[in-house]
Amino acid sequence: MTKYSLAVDIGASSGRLIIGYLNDGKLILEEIHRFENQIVRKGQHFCWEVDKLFNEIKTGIKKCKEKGIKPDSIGIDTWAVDFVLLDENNELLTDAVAYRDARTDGMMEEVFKTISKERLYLETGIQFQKFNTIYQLYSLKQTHPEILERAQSFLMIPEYFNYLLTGKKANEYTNATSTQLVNAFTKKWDGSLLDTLGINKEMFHEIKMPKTVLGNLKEELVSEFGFDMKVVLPATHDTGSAVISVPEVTDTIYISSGTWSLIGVENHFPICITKALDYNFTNEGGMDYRYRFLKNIMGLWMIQEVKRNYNDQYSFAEFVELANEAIGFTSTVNVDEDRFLKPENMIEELQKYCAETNQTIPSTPGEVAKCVFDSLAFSYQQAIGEIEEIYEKEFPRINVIGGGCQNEMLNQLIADVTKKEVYAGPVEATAIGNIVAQLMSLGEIDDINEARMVIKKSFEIKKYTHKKTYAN
Ligand SMILES: Nc1ncnc2c1ncn2[C@@H]1O[C@H](COP(=O)(O)OP(=O)(O)OP(=O)(O)O)[C@@H](O)[C@H]1O
Ligand SMILES: C[C@H](O)[C@H](O)[C@@H](O)C(=O)CO
Ligand SMILES: [Mg+2]
Repeated sequence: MTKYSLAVDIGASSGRLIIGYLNDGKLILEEIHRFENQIVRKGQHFCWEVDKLFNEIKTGIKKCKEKGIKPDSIGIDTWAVDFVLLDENNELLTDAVAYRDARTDGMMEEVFKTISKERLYLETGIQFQKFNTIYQLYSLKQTHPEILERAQSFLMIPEYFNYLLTGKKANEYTNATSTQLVNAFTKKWDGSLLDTLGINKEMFHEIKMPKTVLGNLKEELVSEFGFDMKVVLPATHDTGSAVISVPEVTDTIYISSGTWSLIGVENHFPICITKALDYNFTNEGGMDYRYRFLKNIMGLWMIQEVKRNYNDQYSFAEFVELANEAIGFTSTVNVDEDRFLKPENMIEELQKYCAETNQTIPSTPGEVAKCVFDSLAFSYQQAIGEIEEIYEKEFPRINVIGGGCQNEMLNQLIADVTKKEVYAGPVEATAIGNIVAQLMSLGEIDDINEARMVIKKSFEIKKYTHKKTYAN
């Protein structure tokens, strides 16, 4: 009897519900529902519209029924670090504030007054991003201690949606590690760190692993949807699910390319050495206690903002065409500067940077797009050099996964600047990783190795090799 699993994959720019099932040894996907996602201003903060997102999830589940599909399981993954707090009545204590909000400005430095950067890295192995959950909670402690005192439950975004579906509360390992509050060696919430920071450790729940069956739908939802299904924990951190979909991880550097570019290697041990700290790499948790040794690079957020600045006049595919027509334009920026995290206007910020660095200022949509793509490619090249320095070995292969792997120009740029083989695909890597975790939980797939063999057989992977030499 064929088992159907429904992946809910919500990224920072878009969400999708995709059904997956095995047929003749291949994984078949059927997209059920897709919707836009964005942060919105609510009062003083930038927030996620979690009510709207949950309604989109319910809309997608109902579309399954309309198509005659009753999934056996559902699994939810989203972006990392963000969370909600529930009170004693399981009511939201605050809005779901987004990681790009300014509330964490300066908070990292405040935390370092209590615990050194070096000790924090040694204990957690997590990269220093100003918006990590640890700094969001520390900000709350400074500005609204009463909220933290009332909080009975800490749930990250996927876990909150799981709670709305099942009434059950649990924290999931891959996403919990992104908070910088999980000990890299015990793989549990770091109680002594939480005590040191004066954060109430009672609100955190038991950390459960990917493939765990959390429970079934609440009765009122079974009535609403007309069917029940198991709610399974995939790797609920979207990049944790995406990395599962890398068909060949040996000697491969992956780039999970979407709003962010997450560039790294799969490990079975954490690397918390000084060089990894200095280069700001992270050891986020993976399925079966693997580690995702990676670095956040600003990513296609930059072209998403450029697209918005041009009032969505051009599609992403059209920006690639326009950039190809600006082939002579060579100005680049350091994409990882905080100025690009949430500028008022990305185009103007790029132009200001080029003016400040005495480079030709991009003026046409093609020049702006080429500046973004070239800058990302050079940033990837630098991160790859850092990885090879830490590993003291060369990696022959790069695998770009996620929506960004559809950017053929960027794929070729990566091959050109790194002189390595670049493989592009699968596009819906996150949803695929989510689905195979569910199918493992349902007994349809044995383990991650079998999953990767199925994925390799099921999806087109394009190859790019070095064609043109670029000087940076
Ligand atoms: N046809 C296309 N040509 C070129 N680039 C594309 C195309 N379609 C999508 N993209 C790129 O993929 C990006 C979106 O990737 P993806 O859908 O993986 O992101 P997401 O899941 O919404 O966000 P997150 O990274 O937070 O998960 C877009 O920002 C765009 O740059
Ligand atoms: C905010 C996080 O850095 C972000 O979610 C990143 O971890 C990611 O996975 C983006 O898809
Ligand atoms: Mg995504």
